Amino acid sequence: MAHAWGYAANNGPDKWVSNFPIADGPRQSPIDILPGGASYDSGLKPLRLKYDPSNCLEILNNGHSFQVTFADDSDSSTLKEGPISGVYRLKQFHFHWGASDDKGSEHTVAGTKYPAELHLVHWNTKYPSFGEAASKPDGLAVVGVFLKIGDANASLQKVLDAFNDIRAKGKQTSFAGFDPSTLLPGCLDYWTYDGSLTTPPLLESVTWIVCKEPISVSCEQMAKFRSLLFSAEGEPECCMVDNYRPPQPLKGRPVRASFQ
Ligand SMILES: Cc1cc(C)[n+](CCc2c[nH]cn2)c(C)c1
Ligand SMILES: [Zn+2]
Repeated sequence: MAHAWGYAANNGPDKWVSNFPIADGPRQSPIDILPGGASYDSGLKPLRLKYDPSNCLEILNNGHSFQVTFADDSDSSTLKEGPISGVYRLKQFHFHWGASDDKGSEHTVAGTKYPAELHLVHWNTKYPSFGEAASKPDGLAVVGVFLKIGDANASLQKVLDAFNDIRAKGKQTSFAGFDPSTLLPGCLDYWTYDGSLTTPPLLESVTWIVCKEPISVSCEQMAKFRSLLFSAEGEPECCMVDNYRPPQPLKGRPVRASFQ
């Protein structure tokens, strides 16, 4: 692929395998979660999430999504317990969304697509850095949260209010004092399975933790997501929409549920 990967017909998910053969690997993400096919595991602990808003640094448009990045030089924003062992530090969160409200999530639930999906990316502190951890089978833990059309989400609005400064690819701006736990659903019941990054390099290093309960987002807020651009300043404008990979083959992997 002469040009970089993206989500268009000429460089999208169906084309990634040519530069990233792991795209056809044994533990690719996302997946379609079949609640009837998940097995309740009473050994799974509740998620233990502790986030310090003072670790929140900046918000940036990376040309594939936007992400909010956190200082990860201490254990002040961490994920513990749940299906993982040890301490994982929050590195960033970002979203995937559609061009319309009938699609946009990466994981699906019995074929149901949500208009968007939040990913909170954490790395295992048994490794020296995020970059090191990203290449290890137990290196990353991503908490996925579905967004469902409903009332406007006041916490999400704080993130959307920063969009005017990051409309184009490569733009970033400081973003301080945001508490990502305000984006979590009230109930933290989850499904978990072994998977991968959902964008190139598609590394098979992610313990996925997908929350059963969605958070709300209004139609107007979804329109704001779609006001971002894949393109950089000075390039022909290309709306940032449909930045999701479709579900991949389960290939015999177990999916466990933390709830009955
Ligand atoms: C080293 C590394 C590289 C990339 C593109 N990502 C983002 C890929 C991604 C987005 N949503 C799920 N996986 C992560 C999390 C780590
Ligand atoms: Zn993601």
